[in-house]
Amino acid sequence: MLEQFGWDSELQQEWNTIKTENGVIGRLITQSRDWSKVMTEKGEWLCTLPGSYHYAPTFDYPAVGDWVGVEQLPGEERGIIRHTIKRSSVFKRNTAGIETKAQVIAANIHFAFLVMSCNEDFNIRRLERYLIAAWDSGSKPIILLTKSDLIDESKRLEMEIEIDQIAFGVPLYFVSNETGENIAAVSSLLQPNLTAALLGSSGVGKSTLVNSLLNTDRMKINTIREDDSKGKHTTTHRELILLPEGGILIDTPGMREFQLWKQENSTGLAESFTDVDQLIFNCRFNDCRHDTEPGCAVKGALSEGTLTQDRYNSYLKLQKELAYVERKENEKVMRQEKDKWKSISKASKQAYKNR
Ligand SMILES: Nc1nc2c(ncn2[C@@H]2O[C@H](COP(=O)(O)OP(=O)(O)OP(=O)(O)O)[C@@H](O)[C@H]2O)c(=O)[nH]1
Ligand SMILES: [Zn+2]
Repeated sequence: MLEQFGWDSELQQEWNTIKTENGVIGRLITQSRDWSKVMTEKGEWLCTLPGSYHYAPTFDYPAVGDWVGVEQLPGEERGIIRHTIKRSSVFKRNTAGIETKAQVIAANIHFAFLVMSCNEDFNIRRLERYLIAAWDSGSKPIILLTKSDLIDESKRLEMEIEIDQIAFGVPLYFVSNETGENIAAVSSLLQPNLTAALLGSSGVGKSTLVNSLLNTDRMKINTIREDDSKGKHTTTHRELILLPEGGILIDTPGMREFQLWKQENSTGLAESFTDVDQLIFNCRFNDCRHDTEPGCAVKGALSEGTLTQDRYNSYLKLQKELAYVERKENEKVMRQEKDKWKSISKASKQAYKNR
């Protein structure tokens, strides 16, 4: 049954190496603050993290799309999550706040559907941002421009050209839930066992698109009323949805702000800005700061107009943002190292005293 949710022999092999006697595997389909819904081989279970997790995490904090190892509570259709299986891809962002912190939006996805609406939400600079995160996630980006019924032919052409200049070779679909434009085309991308996540701002039409793809009223099928851990009734929707044709779709909550997270060995910036990257490569000096150096290809392209100042500014801004996250992460690691040594030295001093 889990094959429907994308389970395969590779995952099985991975699971075999960590599986415990009463461990059950499943895919995380809905998450709230206190619990997760996991589709296991024995059915859909409500799961929680071990109490010790919050001060001593031993595995990746599970997110929607993750494959998790669950320990069944004796005699109950509930469990404790004990493992997260290594992810094949992961789409992250930086939670906007004082502290830099990665938030996993979706795990184990093949396609990152970058959803933007054709009207007021359309913002090329934001799209650049999403593209970096998509390339870094290890999934394939696909741009969906929703509410295409709201724009005319000339506006459409204009947008197409604009996107073509920043998203080289990334497939682009104008879609409409009103006219049904390209719903079938998007649906046909979602072959059985492939997972896609809908990523974008609030209100761009993600949930309506899910309905169109399901070709039915999703709320009827997928809304589940249930008791949460405090016995209160809450209505939640499934975030990971099986489509009638066999594809798997993750609907993510609309993101108000989208700040980048820097993955290890991140190549997202270079992949999203191959134009700038190529220019930098062509500068005469390896350490060119693209300022006053002779033979600077970036400056050259800017003055010729083959690289727009907006695009270059955006590159610099995103580069700075990524560098900031990296610096904060390094500081955090250093602080943790220091704390570790502090507690070791304290413990050894104590041991010496107690001799
Ligand atoms: N004109 C037009 N309106 C649409 C289309 N698709 C969705 N809408 C409208 O856009 C609004 C937002 O749609 P939702 O599907 O709730 O948007 P969402 O992206 O899921 O929003 P969040 O749940 O906040 O992330 C609703 O009023 C929809 O009726 C479309 O193709 N054309
Ligand atoms: Zn240069």
